[in-house]
Amino acid sequence: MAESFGNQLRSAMAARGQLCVGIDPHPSLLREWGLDQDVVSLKRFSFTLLEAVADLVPAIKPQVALFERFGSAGFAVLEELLATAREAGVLTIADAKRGDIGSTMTAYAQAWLDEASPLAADAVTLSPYLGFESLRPALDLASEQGRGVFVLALTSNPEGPSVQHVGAADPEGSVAARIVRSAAEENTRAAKTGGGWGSTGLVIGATVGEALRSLQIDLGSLQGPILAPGFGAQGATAADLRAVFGAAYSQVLATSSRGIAVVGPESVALRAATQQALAELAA
Ligand SMILES: O=C(O)c1cc(=O)[nH]c(=O)n1[C@@H]1O[C@H](COP(=O)(O)O)[C@@H](O)[C@H]1O
Repeated sequence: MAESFGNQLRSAMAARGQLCVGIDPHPSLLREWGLDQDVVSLKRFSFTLLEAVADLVPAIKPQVALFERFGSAGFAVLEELLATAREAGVLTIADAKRGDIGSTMTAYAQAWLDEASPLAADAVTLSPYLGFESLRPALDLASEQGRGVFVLALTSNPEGPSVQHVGAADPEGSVAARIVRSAAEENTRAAKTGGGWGSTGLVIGATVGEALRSLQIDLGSLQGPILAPGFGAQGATAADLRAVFGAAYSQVLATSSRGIAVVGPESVALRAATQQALAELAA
């Protein structure tokens, strides 16, 4: 049986470090790279970034919306990018933030996690705000296929707490604490058969400050990866990540999109920015 996604990522992080490079072809970045606002430029941007960092980092994370805005032609670029990344030996996290009622969730799971799909990635980001169990089709398909998921728990945006902190005084804990617990239970089940890291990761922003402590969220039993956006362009530093995650820091995969891409389009500069971020996260 294929190695689980959790353990593939754990080995890749041990070998290469704790940075995921986000591939987010924003209109402003295309402009800064001297590119047009078209599909040829979308492809040039995405492949330049992939080729510059593929041998340096454990994972890349294309932001699906920024391909989707070009319709089917944008999706075709994303399909080719995912296939090329796979050939290059770097793990792929499709940042699609999917979440729907179970029957529809099955189709989203097939799109992003099924070997037969042209959009299959190694992992996909999911939103649990229709209820954690609504994600079941994706959790099960991921585990069957040696793939993974990252479930939004505490997001990096300022509006997140209005939903995720609700219930802090409740005996069952806040909304975010319940999501963390559900992910940990998923990984505990997986550990009984596989050992090591489970493939149900969490998304917890590098910008959440004291939230883990104030919401009494314990990451000790997660046994899985934590994707931490907010490093770089959103203002969080490597020191902030260490302060936010404490003992769980070794499970953290920081992700940076604009913070790396902004130095492009020259490969030398993209590689230098990536190596510097890796060094800061390892220091
Ligand atoms: O799931 C995500 O990746 C995500 C969750 C979150 O809480 N905050 C967040 O910024 N993200 C994504 O992470 C990336 C951050 O981009 P930069 O701020 O440019 O590094 C974007 O693609 C966001 O959609």
